[in-house]
Amino acid sequence: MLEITNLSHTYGSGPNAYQALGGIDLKVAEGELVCIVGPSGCGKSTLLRSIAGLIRPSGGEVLLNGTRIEQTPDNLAVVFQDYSRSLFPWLSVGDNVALPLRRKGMDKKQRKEAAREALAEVGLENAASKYPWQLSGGMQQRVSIARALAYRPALLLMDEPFGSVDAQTREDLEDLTLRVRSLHNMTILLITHDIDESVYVGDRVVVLSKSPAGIVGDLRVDLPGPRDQITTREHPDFVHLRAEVGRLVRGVQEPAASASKSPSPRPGEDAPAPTAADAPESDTDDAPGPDTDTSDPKADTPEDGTDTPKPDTDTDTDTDTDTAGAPEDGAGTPENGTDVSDPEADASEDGTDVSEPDTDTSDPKADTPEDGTDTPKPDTDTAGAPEDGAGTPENGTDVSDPEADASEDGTDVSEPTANTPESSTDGAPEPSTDDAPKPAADAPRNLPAGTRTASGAETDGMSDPQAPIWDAIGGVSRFVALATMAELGCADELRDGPLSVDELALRCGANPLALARVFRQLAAMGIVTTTAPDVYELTEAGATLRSDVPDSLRSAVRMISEEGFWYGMGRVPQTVRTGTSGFVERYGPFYGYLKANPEVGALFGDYMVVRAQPFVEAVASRYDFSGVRTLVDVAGGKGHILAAVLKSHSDVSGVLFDQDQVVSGAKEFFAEAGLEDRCKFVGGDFFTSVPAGADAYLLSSVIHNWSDEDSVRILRNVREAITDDGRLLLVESVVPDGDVPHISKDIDMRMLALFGEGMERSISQYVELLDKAGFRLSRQVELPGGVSIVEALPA
Ligand SMILES: Nc1ncnc2c1ncn2[C@@H]1O[C@H](COP(=O)(O)OP(=O)(O)OP(=O)(O)O)[C@@H](O)[C@H]1O
Ligand SMILES: C[S@@+](CC[C@H](N)C(=O)[O-])C[C@H]1O[C@@H](n2cnc3c(N)ncnc32)[C@H](O)[C@@H]1O
Repeated sequence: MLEITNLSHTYGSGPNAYQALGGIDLKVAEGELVCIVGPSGCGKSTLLRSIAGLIRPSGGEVLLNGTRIEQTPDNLAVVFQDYSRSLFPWLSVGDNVALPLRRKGMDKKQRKEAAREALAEVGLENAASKYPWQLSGGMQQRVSIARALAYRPALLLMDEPFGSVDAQTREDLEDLTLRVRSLHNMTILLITHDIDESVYVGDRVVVLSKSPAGIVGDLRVDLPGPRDQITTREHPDFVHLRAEVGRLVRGVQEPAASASKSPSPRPGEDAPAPTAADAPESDTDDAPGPDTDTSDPKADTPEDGTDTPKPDTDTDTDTDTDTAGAPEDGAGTPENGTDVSDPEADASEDGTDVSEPDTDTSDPKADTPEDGTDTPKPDTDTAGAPEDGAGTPENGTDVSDPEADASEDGTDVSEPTANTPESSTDGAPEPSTDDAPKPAADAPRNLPAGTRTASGAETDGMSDPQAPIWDAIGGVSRFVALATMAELGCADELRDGPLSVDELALRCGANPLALARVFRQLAAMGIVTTTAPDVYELTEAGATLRSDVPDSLRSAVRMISEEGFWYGMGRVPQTVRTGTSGFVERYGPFYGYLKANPEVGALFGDYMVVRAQPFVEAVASRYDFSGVRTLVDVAGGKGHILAAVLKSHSDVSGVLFDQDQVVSGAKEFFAEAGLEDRCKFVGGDFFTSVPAGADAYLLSSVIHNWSDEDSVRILRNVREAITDDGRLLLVESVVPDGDVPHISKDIDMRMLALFGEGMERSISQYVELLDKAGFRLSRQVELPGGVSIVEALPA
């Protein structure tokens, strides 16, 4: 039925020519299910596109039932990996399935009935009136399969059809494919990365070599039927075949211990013993080639219009002459070749930056970093007697470091195995699959001088005095890996379970080889773990980087690695020389930079919310707000602290004051919390004035942005506005005395970088500032996270 003869294809021409297919001969009989496997980038999709008539191959021919394929034949359907781009979001599920049937001359009633039947076959009998975006990924892929089924194509092509769904759904869909295939005796050509899957569903497994792709194996799968996920996979023939396919994919001639296990082989880089076929291209050997389709799938259409309501109906006119099973008009449809290899629409659904950390959620991190016990108590004499249970004493042990979790300083991250100084890392790409930090005793011998072990103990060449230096240097590398993960949204893609680096690279728009290195580092840091060679899943720590979890740390990592921010940090030596922030010299004042770059401003707003999580509830619960009638949150950002206070003190009303553009973005936050009626929103400039007449003013992380002079200006404006019996509450990370590590010292480096004269202050420095502004310190209430409420009264 399908006959492929000497099929070759070269992309581009001249020096840029790239031969993807190298002369393929393949026959598929009627009713067969043939799986094509091969290393990533070997040409599987190119083969499929040639069969589907989506590209015109450079040489050879493809015959379908004796007819040469020149363009997409009518009796062919395609199911793509990326269901979210192959279904029309503006058509109901039933209409999506029915749409191609118009090509068959069926009337509307017949189409509807055929769609209903097909949906029932895939277990979606009740979904016809829903829209694709109302269904889970697995259900959407069922719809794609139903659409193909309804069409009854002579040949069904499936390109990584289950690559975008979780493991359980994947198994269900594999079984569904087997079921419908035997029901309709369909001929199916299925492309997959997954060796196990190819053996499980295939009657034959055809193995392609690396580009230019040629067939290096064609194995018949004779497994007792009916197949099922447990017993079939345990069957000795299955195990044998899987190993055989694994060896062929890797180009390994001898049994390799791990070959039979890998569900997702990586390209040549994994191959322990490259064969002659792998040999020629030396260092470019593993490169996936000039893969214009996969190099940056996001670049073209991140959202791909999937949300665009299009007033289309079932009745629009046929425009295309091509595919059957796929939607027809080319608007983001599979058959217009550019979509074929682009699985990226997934990335758009993760809502990347927009997660709104939940201020209601009590913060598990609050008690975590335990440095508080070492922190000397701030000047209690100036702080006044702790007056109530909410005051100082019981909180002392909570003085912890919330931002250590954000990993920007790396100091809390346990030192990974073979975390070598940069000078020696390059030469030591350990193919180890065990990413758990190993005890020092397990550390490889003969390490280069300066190499550190998991525990940070020295090997030859490193002495104890160097340890903090190497630790800080390594911290930058670890942070960069984290920043990459956060920027690319990898944690979101890993949300549903483990993925191979190749798959992840495709979804995140990354170079797989570069991403693999980043993931090796992340695994060593405990952010992900390896479940199979080059397959990773999130650890509990890694999951905090997902955009959709409460208190997601993704925005924190992205903010700290944001271009201007990062530049400023890099200019600290210069800032220290001149006393002027290198950031300000280049970008102007920080808040002007945020205003001019709203996307960074939004990121910063999110960051301020998550970094306050360790203490935000405690502001409301540990400080005694009794007697307070109106609380003005001066420069309150999104108002998350004010919201927390309003929530737990129903007799307090609030005023959120910040710059106009910030305040307007905060209203929604209060509306969501049902607090908008209890809060006023005022935009303005605190150097001019702040809303007058309230009896409590809260300034959280505000004064630390400014020089003494500017701080006094702001505080004087508060003094002007406050009632005589009012109180001023500064929420700041107060620098403790002594050489102890403290979050305030980390934050202070950032203040230095971004503001120059903005700084973290000791309690006596606050006393001085307050005095100049007409206030006197009344007490200090310590909160979790190394933060305090510094309370002052009008003097
Ligand atoms: N339009 C194109 N222009 C230039 N080169 C291309 C183009 N499409 C694919 N290639 C290259 O041809 C080779 C085969 O690509 P193809 O997408 O067919 O591989 P694949 O086996 O399907 O990959 P994967 O398993 O990663 O999906 C790759 O090296 C790719 O970079
Ligand atoms: C570090 S953030 C603190 C936000 C919030 N208080 C918190 O603790 O999360 C400082 C805030 O000061 C605001 N701000 C900066 N300059 C301002 C000005 N001139 N007038 C009013 N607000 C200003 C910023 O918009 C920002 O929201």
